[in-house]
Amino acid sequence: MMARNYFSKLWNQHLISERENEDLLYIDLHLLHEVSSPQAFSGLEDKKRTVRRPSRTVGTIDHIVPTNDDKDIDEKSYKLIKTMRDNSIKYDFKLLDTNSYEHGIVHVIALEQRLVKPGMTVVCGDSHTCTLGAIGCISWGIGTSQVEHVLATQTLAMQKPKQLQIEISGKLNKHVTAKDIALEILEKHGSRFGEGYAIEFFDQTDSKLSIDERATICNMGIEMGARYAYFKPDMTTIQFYKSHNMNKVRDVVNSLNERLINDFDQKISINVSDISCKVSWGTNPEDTISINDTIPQMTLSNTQKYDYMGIEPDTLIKGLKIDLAFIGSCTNGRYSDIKAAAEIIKGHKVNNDVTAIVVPGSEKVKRDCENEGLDSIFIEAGFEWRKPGCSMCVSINGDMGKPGQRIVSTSNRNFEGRQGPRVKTHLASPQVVAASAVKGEICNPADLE
Ligand SMILES: CC(C)[C@H](C(=O)O)[C@@H](O)C(=O)O
Ligand code: SF4
Repeated sequence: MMARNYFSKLWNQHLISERENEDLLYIDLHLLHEVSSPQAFSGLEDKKRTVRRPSRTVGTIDHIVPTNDDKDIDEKSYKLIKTMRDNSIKYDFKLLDTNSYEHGIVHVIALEQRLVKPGMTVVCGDSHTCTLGAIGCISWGIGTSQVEHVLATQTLAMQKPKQLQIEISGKLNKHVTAKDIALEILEKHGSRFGEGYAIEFFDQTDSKLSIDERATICNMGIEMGARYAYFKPDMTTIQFYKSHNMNKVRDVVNSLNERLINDFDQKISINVSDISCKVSWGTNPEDTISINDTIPQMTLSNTQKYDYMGIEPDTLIKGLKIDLAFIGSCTNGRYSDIKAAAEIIKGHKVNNDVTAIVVPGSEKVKRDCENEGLDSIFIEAGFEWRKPGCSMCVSINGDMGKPGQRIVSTSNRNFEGRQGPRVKTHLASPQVVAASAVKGEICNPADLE
């Protein structure tokens, strides 16, 4: 039978039974982190159940981990870490612990360790699980009670989402990145247009986006309102599995792409040749403008944002003084992101008034960067070179700004208080963050040349 589109085909392949409003799906891979899993395990214990498929369950510890050596872990954080360790022993699933070479932010390591493959269903108690759709699996974030359900049954009942395709075409200008594509989509269409949809990104760009770039875009699918985001797998995807059972992946990809009719409820297209570097100005990722533009007019309902962010309408965003620069997170903490930032930083110094930190997305990213000497470039410029983790993306581990400080950040959320109480966040690409760290103010990388 011809499937409506890629997503529907995968959904149908994992369908166990249909209920009135929901479909019961088989879950191929369940990823766990220390913050969203403890209650689920307690629930399991209360009900005297066990983990149904330990071999399809993998845990990590990323949100709470310190990223510098000298920081004491408080008791509450230590308890979360210990609970994860104890559970991995008790229920016999693999834990990519902090001392492991495979440790890192859950969404970064799942791609890097090739834990995810095209055609899989993947869940995790984390909203940015959509990141993994970069390689053509369907992956989505779930709540704690759903984590418990998947632990116990390896299945989940879900309502099938509607289908939206975003065609991405053209050729990116110098210094313009995948992050800018995601921010551009958010600026144009807002942060709710994806609600109730799975987003298929259709890569029609001239040189094809890399898996890292696709991951950055899928990562922000949830900021667009969509629980699911993915790229249909193609040659780029197959190549990503070179030396990871590539021939098998090729066969899977070929069969998944067979007999699709590409029918969607809605279609949008974006030509990336026209876009420039972007920066967010407000407290929602959709509050985004091009770096050379002025901050938009106030409306009756958004005056609070100007107040919180300490900004004036009709003034340039470029030139706003910053206190902190953060390069990291599951949006932009991969090797290619850090390398791109290093290229901007090389030969420059971080402004005296700025604290700048790089937090690699994983241990492997950190080592790969160090093997190439990228750490020295950052350290010589005045950046702090940290250990991997979520860090200042969500500030659960205590890495945060001081009240009133302004951060330019490669992460994905600029909500009030996200990077510390009263801290002002501007989302941008690694290149923009690097250039801004040097200038001490929001800066276009082109202006450093
Ligand atoms: C702590 C976790 C549950 C949360 C999420 O679901 O996304 C975090 O990763 C985030 O980015 O806000
Ligand atoms: S890096 Fe940020 S967005 Fe990603 S999982 Fe961690 S806290 Fe969530």
